[in-house]
Amino acid sequence: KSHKNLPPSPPKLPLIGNLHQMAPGPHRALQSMAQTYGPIMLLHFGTVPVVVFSTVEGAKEIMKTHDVVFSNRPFLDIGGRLTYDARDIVFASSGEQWRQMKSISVLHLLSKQRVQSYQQVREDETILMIRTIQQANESVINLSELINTLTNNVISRVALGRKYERNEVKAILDGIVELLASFSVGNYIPWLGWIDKVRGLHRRADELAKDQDDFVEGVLQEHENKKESHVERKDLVDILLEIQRDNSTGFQLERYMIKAIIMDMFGAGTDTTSTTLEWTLTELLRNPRVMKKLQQEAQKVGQGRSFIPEGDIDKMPYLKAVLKESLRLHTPVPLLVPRESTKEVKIMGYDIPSGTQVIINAWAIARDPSIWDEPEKFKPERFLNSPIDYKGVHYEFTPFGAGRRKCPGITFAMVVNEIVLANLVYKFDFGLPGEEGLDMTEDVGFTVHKKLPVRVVATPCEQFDDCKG
Ligand code: HEM
Repeated sequence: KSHKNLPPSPPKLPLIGNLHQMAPGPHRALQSMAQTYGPIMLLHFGTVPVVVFSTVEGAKEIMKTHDVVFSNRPFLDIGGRLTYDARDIVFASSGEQWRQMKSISVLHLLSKQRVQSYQQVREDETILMIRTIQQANESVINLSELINTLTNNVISRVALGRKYERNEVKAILDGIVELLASFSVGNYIPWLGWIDKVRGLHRRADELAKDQDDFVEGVLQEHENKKESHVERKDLVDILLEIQRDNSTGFQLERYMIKAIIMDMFGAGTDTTSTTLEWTLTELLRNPRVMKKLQQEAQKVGQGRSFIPEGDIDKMPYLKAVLKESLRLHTPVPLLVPRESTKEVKIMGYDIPSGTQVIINAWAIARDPSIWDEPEKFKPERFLNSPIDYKGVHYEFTPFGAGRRKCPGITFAMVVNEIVLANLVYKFDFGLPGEEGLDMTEDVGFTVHKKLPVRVVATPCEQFDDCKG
């Protein structure tokens, strides 16, 4: 028994703690538990104590007031095996190495100027996708798959310099996503970690880590062997190798670190971006009024040209509001990435011991009726003439996190989302095939996807009066 004032806890079962209460998906389950136990709860995932925050005040305490204390990550066994023992950026604990690697990603790889320099890549890939849709000739298309291929291709060309024919990266990524979504007993009941071994989880993770390493090693060698004169535009691997060679940051960037950073870009950047577009299009199909208003904005800006270029996106405030509303209602990573306290602190009257895992239910906060008017409705208008954005200073809306651990890929992700969405609604009108309804079921994993892909019939816009604005 301690004399600490710990947050309220729901009853738990021996051994598994509260894990059995996580259906139908942890973000939804935790939201409804918070209605009974309050905005700060102490849960037990197996034997691991986890404090869950579900209000804007709590989010601000963790990601602003006590950001330094909570900028550590817990070690997750499977995630660690896939990221050079958690020595990447996403899963790394908050030491000097993480700080240096994060700073390289923010200043050299994902800065605004760097992201801008890849405009052509995004435009090319968007045009390619439009052509594929046109060629389908109004037959049913799987839009989810097309979008996922596009985001994968964009990151591939930006990070590695080219697309890979046999789509090796995608096979590896699919394996990683599947593995991260599978439940690891060892993460929560450490002394039962052997169960993961018996289930073959360790073997699969180690095999995948090897495939991943072989693949990135091949990419690095290809870059080291290429003739400088053939370099059209520097990709992220070129930049990282240059930083390593010149030691320009004063930090010894090891080879495995370059590999870990590159795989983070894929792991953290592909699925999250395509999920955003998937839900956005789903909401547009469910809300014809919003779709029409967005198409009218696109027609006004496009002015009959064959494509809306990136330079014109700033003339589309409604498009930006639609994407924000989609990130609010369908926060792609609803519980952000878990953090861990590095010393004991008092938050909102409760003691949070050192080494406690912390989860912020950003999804629940973004649907809190005390903050948002009609929170369950898809109303992009709420973001028009509002200063609220996703850059990590408005704690009621943090789809990319905030503070030191904030996502460094915000600009990268949003310019892809914007150019793709603008041109999809500019070029096509979308309808559901035949008798198929719109399914909203979520598939819960690290990111929350649609369980079923978005299948639509795309009619070229010229044939629709509404589309002409
Ligand atoms: C819509 C797309 C995206 C969403 C919703 C998203 C969301 C997030 C979230 C919630 C976190 C954790 C933040 C926290 O702990 O407070 C994160 C971290 C991260 N994201 Fe993103 N992300 C997206 C796109 C990207 C892209 C495109 C990249 C890179 C190309 C990227 C790279 C990273 C990295 C490296 C981290 C780890 C940061 C750290 O631990 O210090 N993300 N992201």
